[in-house]
Amino acid sequence: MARYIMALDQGTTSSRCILFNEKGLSVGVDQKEFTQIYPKAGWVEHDPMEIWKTQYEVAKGAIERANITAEDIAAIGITNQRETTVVWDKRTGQPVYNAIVWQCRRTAPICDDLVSRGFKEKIREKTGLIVDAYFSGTKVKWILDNVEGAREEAEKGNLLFGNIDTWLIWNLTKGKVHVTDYSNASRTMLFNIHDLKWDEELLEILNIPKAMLPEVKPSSCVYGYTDPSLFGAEIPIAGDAGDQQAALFGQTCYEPGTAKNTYGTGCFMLMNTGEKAVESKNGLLTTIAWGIDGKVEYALEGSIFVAGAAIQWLRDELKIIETSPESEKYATAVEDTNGVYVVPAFVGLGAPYWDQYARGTIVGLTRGAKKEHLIRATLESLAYQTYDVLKAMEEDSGISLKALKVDGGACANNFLMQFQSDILGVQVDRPEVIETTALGAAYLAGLAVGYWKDKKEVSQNWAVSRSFKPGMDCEKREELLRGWHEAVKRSLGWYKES
Ligand SMILES: Nc1ncnc2c1ncn2[C@@H]1O[C@H](COP(=O)(O)OP(=O)(O)O)[C@@H](O)[C@H]1O
Ligand SMILES: O=P(O)(O)OC[C@H](O)CO
Repeated sequence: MARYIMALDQGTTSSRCILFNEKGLSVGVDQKEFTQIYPKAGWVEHDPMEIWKTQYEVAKGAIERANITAEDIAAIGITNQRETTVVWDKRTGQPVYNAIVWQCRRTAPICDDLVSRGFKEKIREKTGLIVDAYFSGTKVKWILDNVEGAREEAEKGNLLFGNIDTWLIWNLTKGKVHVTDYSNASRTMLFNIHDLKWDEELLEILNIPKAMLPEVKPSSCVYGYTDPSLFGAEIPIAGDAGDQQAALFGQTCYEPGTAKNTYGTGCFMLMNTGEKAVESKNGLLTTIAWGIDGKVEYALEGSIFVAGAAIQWLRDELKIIETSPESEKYATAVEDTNGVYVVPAFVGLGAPYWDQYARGTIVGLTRGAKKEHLIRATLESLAYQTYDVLKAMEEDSGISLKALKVDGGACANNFLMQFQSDILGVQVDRPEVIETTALGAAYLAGLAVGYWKDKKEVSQNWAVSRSFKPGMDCEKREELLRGWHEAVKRSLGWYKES
């Protein structure tokens, strides 16, 4: 009897594989960072072949580290950076262009055009999304319009589109399966989240041939089997969800009103709204959480584009820290930021501002500003951005959170978590397993093949490791937030104005 579930977690900066046992604990893990390609200011690309290669290598690496064989794996769950767009030739399996990453701003003018043609409300109603370069639809259009011969081949039916989940499943099955799940489809700006179909009208508006699109299925079902040449056995691929929805699932937020916040490259807060697609009045997205047990459930989402990526910026571009965890040591070496605010709007601002033209801004510098202040201000910016999103969510849902479940790489930072709790005035709960994205994908796969019985059984695996309680007085909090909102104002529209 197979004993483990494999989760393939294809994130924005690294490909990861984790093998889980029935308690939801990791028994083997492997991870590889891959190349970030920045061809122009505001453009971000990945090499789809490198993504596949690193993902395959870490899958083999995790099997080796856990000292098991493919026969010991009951199923594979896939979870992925969402929206990132790959178009490939189905005859050769070769991408026609690099993957255009969710953070890429190149299609902002296409979005402006959609808004000026009056499609904003229609798109919002059908897809739950705000017109923004973030989503896949305009990225597919850009590839068809700009890569020589691509539109012609797409019209002949030779090209396929997929987000990273679809691309991985295609490669894992050696070109046999072209599929996605409801949660990923809901991020394309091409999918009607109410009637659960690719939307003919939106496809026409963006001039995208329907034949390119994958079949859309629930998030927990058998999509196909790995080609035996890859791992030496056919393993069922049985779970698929966008990484933020997978984290919501891994945090066992199954009841309407429960929420989580993931601190990875970006930061994403999702609240389960059950079978109801709640429309936001405060700049949040309405998205599909997952399809499981014969129904689809929805979530409200606050998407913050740059979170952990700002810490990587301190490390890789400014070179003022050597590792991301080191940021904590510098942040706690000073009492405050000395009046410095960092707004990491490197790729514009997402929720709740939705400004494609905002850019990174540092304000409040004085002669006494030290690198420690800058590092602390960068970490604090993650918490402030989360504050803005939580307020929007509370207004939209009418629910005041008692505690916020957190996960993702940067939630390991104790300074950040304490500051987060202080700024929100809400308890922050960090679970024992912070790899909840991978865990959620594993749960979805395991449930599909009967490895776990039901959601109730997996819920028992969730346990808190540390709670952070708010300790800041209200006046101080208000003062800090006032400064933050002034700083945000100064970042808005910068790219257009300059
Ligand atoms: N201790 C830490 N303090 C602050 N940021 C951290 C810490 N550890 C990791 N990070 C940040 O978290 C991110 C990695 O988290 P992860 O969940 O793996 O992201 P992703 O899935 O988006 O690749 C990186 O951007 C990194 O800078
Ligand atoms: O790579 P992550 O984990 O920051 O997630 C990226 C999101 O899916 C983008 O929508």
